[in-house]
Amino acid sequence: MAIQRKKITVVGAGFTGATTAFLLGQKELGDVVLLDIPQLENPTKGKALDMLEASPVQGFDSNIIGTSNYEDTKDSDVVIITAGIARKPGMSRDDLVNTNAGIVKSVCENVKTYSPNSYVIILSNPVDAMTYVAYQTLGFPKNRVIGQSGVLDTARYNTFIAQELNVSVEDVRGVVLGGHGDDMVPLVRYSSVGGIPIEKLISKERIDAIVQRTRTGGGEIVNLLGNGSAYYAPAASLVQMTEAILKDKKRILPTIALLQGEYGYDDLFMGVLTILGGDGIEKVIELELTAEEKAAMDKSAQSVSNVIAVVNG
Ligand SMILES: NC(=O)C1=CN([C@@H]2O[C@H](COP(=O)(O)OP(=O)(O)OC[C@H]3O[C@@H](n4cnc5c(N)ncnc54)[C@H](O)[C@@H]3O)[C@@H](O)[C@H]2O)C=CC1
Ligand SMILES: O=C([O-])CC(=O)C(=O)O
Repeated sequence: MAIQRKKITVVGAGFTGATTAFLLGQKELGDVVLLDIPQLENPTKGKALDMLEASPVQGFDSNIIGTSNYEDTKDSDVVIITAGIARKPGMSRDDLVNTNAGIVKSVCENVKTYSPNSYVIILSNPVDAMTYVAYQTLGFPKNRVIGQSGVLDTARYNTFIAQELNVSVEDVRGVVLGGHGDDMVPLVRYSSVGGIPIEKLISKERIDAIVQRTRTGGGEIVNLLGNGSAYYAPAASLVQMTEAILKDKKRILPTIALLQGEYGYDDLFMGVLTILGGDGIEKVIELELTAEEKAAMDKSAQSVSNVIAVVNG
């Protein structure tokens, strides 16, 4: 039988979804189906066609189509969910919970019907709780329901560390765990540059400032944009996760995973280090934490639980 290209569906053709679709195409990770609501079918088709018409110039052979019909997404290998509303200045991610829970639920009902064997990556905010909603609705095993927060939060942290030291971002290895909110947990003790712990290179005062800027990194962009939230770095993060799965890379990446006893949490979705490969979340890596680090994780876990409680109404 001929080898077939992989199929990737991106639900939500707004800022993050469209940017993700274009990056996926450029990387030739598979053929891309970009889906939005029926009222936006023509603009969605237009965006996809515009991307496809860049392919001869950029030299990629992925097909990219736009649609509002889930038939076109049938048997996707990976489904990325970016559908939902984004926050504006003055709002927290948690303010989106009621609207986006309904949207993510309806999207997942379709994903379950049309791509029952897919690996599903959720971006919609508040993303820890939306990953829980997706898991409940899909009924898929936990390794196939994956939330995106940590790759982005770590990318921000690594950017600020590289800027501070004036070194290549490629040599920075930060670790950020916890929920995707302002009490996320950058783990300074596990963060290094070229193998050197950052605590040996940067003063405590400057590290504290970098940690704080990382925690509010999403809000910094929201305030600058004025009418929406970040999309280039979030899209790049989704693409890295998709690549880890489709190429079975077994990357060690922070993802939102279902915790069942790890770090002492039961049935909670939150950001932790995982091995991401051909079978989705293949393993949750449990780091040894100091009492102070664990207290920070507990605080973040409590915030996530509070939002999940709203979903459970
Ligand atoms: N987890 C993370 O790290 C990040 C999460 N986000 C979140 O991702 C979501 C999307 O952000 P943007 O793309 O900037 O927003 P956007 O407003 O540009 O795009 C969202 C799209 O979803 C579509 N949509 C709404 N309901 C739908 C449905 N039932 N089926 C299909 N499509 C539907 C809308 O029509 C719109 O085109 C937001 O909730 C945002 O907060 C954004 C960046 C990072
Ligand atoms: O800040 C937001 O609302 C979008 C997001 O999650 C991020 O950029 O980290």
